[in-house]
Amino acid sequence: MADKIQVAVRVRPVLFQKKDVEIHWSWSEGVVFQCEPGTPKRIGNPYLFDQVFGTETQNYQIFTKLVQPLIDSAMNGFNVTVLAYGQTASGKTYTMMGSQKELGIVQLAVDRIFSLIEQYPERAFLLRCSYIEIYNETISDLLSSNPQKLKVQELAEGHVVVHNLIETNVNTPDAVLKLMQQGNKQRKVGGTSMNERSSRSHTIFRIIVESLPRDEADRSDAAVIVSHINLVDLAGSEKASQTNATGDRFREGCAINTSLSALSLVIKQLSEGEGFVNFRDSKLTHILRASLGGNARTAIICNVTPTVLDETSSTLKFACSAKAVQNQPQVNEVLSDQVC
Ligand SMILES: Nc1ncnc2c1ncn2[C@@H]1O[C@H](COP(=O)(O)OP(=O)(O)OP(=O)(O)O)[C@@H](O)[C@H]1O
Repeated sequence: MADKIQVAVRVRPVLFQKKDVEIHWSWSEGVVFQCEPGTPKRIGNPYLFDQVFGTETQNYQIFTKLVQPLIDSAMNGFNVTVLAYGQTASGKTYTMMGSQKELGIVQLAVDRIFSLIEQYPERAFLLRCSYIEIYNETISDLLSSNPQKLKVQELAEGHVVVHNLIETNVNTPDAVLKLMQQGNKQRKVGGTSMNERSSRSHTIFRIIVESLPRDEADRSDAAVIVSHINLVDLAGSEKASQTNATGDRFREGCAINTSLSALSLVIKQLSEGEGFVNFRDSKLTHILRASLGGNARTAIICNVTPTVLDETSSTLKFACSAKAVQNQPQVNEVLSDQVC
């Protein structure tokens, strides 16, 4: 089954209204366009998307419209990936992790998974979580108390594993959220002049859902459906001239920009139907290989800041390429004695 990557744009509110702040972008349903600063006059061609979420939008609205249908399909055996993309301080972590005021996509997804489990009493479920961090092109385990450098390997075309990653069984929403919070404490975060809590790494919070009919639970040949839900909070692209980064912050910024360029290249190659795709150019694209043009249903939330011209323009161009990428999701079913 071919399934296009779903792409949504989320426009972050202007946080501190300064007199000299210029708004460069305007938006309405499904459309974003550049405008003459301070006026509604359009410049250039509009960018069209599946969904455009304006500055008033709350996380639960994005969840309901874009993410919930994917989570529902994960319960039927489809792999799902939700990715937050955008320049530094555009609102990716706010979208995925939420704030004190509102829940983020991760928690909303977890709540939905557990409410769906209650709706299928005839099936037995097993849930496991892992939490991957990619920092300066090194993969580590945010659930480990002694994180080591982990290796990624492609076992078969498109089937990529991270070796020695901890997968923790969970059976309540609270248990999942505690794990996530435990991992978040270890995540590399640092202050820049664009964002006082800037994520310096990419993270993939993964929930693996396995289920089988309860009355077949003891059989070795029972059909088990298995799906991977990847909730990805990327680090944001940044210009050293804007973040004033030096030393470690500067080096992190370079690694972030390099891996995001690799992601853009992969998206471009997939959208143009190129035969060879450079998945192995970065750990991020290697790990996410199945989510990009492969066996997964994928949504990308492209976060933008309306007061920024160049980076918003490049995020929108990335988003346009991503819209053209076709995935090939399929139900993942294995026999119970083959579950690993
Ligand atoms: N929709 C929103 N409503 C209110 N505040 C927001 C919203 N989106 C982002 N913010 C605020 O903007 C600031 C930057 O957001 P956030 O840290 O999520 O950006 P980011 O894209 O994850 O940045 P980085 O790539 O540097 O980690 C934070 O103070 C956050 O609370």
